[in-house]
Amino acid sequence: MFKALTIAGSDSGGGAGIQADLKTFQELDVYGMSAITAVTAQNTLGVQGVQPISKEMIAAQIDAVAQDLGVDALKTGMLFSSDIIITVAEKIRHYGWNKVVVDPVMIAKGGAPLLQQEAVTAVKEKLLPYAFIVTPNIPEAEELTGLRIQSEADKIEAAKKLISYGVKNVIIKGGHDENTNESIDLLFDGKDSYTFTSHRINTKNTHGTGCTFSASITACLAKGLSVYESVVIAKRFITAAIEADLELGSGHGPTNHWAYKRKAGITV
Ligand SMILES: Nc1ncnc2c1ncn2[C@@H]1O[C@H](COP(=O)(O)OP(=O)(O)O)[C@@H](O)[C@H]1O
Ligand SMILES: Cc1ncc(COP(=O)(O)O)c(N)n1
Repeated sequence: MFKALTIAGSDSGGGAGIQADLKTFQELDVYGMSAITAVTAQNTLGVQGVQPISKEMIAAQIDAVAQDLGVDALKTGMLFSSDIIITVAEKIRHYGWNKVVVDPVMIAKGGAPLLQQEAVTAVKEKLLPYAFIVTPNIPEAEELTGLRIQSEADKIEAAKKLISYGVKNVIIKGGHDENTNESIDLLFDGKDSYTFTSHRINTKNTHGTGCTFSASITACLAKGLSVYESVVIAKRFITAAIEADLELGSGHGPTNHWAYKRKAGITV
């Protein structure tokens, strides 16, 4: 039995955040647990409200899981404020967890801020030193490094800068690069870089792609796969989920978390 923890925000619409993470863990046969950092009132049209959870309650959720159930790997998603980031980083240090996936969630697809601007420094200085892998999209990588990313060489430069903050591995996701008909994710392990390419799927239903991708990596790390192997599976998982996207709601719909398993011919 492999166990994964997500420390992230709740998306009432079920496509992103904690809900996407738990669905993904389940589909990859990993037992999922959660520590909720903020509750959002959210649907495919946007974010209608955000209520952060107190840092004491976040710490209590993490302790509850750590002291009884155990954690093989964890991911962080929406962390909202510097206070929450510092609380989570302190717990990661305290429990000595090292399979830590940091998805530096900043802005929802509809444009709503999920991280306060003044908290970007805390991500860099307090959280990234504990990250085994960080999974920014292009705008997040630009914000964290101050670099412009327009080419593969730029992605490598940005990844090197992120490594200098103490991260072990970086994957810069290509979902936002709409100048190509491919979606290219670049993994850098501090020495070598690898690209993972899929055709660009023409859909507006990409709500929660980043959460789902980083949750897949977390589930695979929990099972003992290498970072490279984990990204291979995560890319297959997210591509299948976007290809079989769900026409739900009238805005940016969710991806299909059961598509990967169905594609593999596994039906219940
Ligand atoms: N239209 C698309 N077609 C194929 N893959 C996509 C598409 N949009 C995003 N992806 C993939 O989904 C994952 C998440 O990427 P991205 O959308 O950049 O992250 P985020 O949700 O954090 O903005 C990456 O593996 C990326 O390549
Ligand atoms: C609670 C929560 N967490 C994260 C996201 C980002 O979603 P995406 O994966 O599409 O960037 C979101 N919209 N809501």
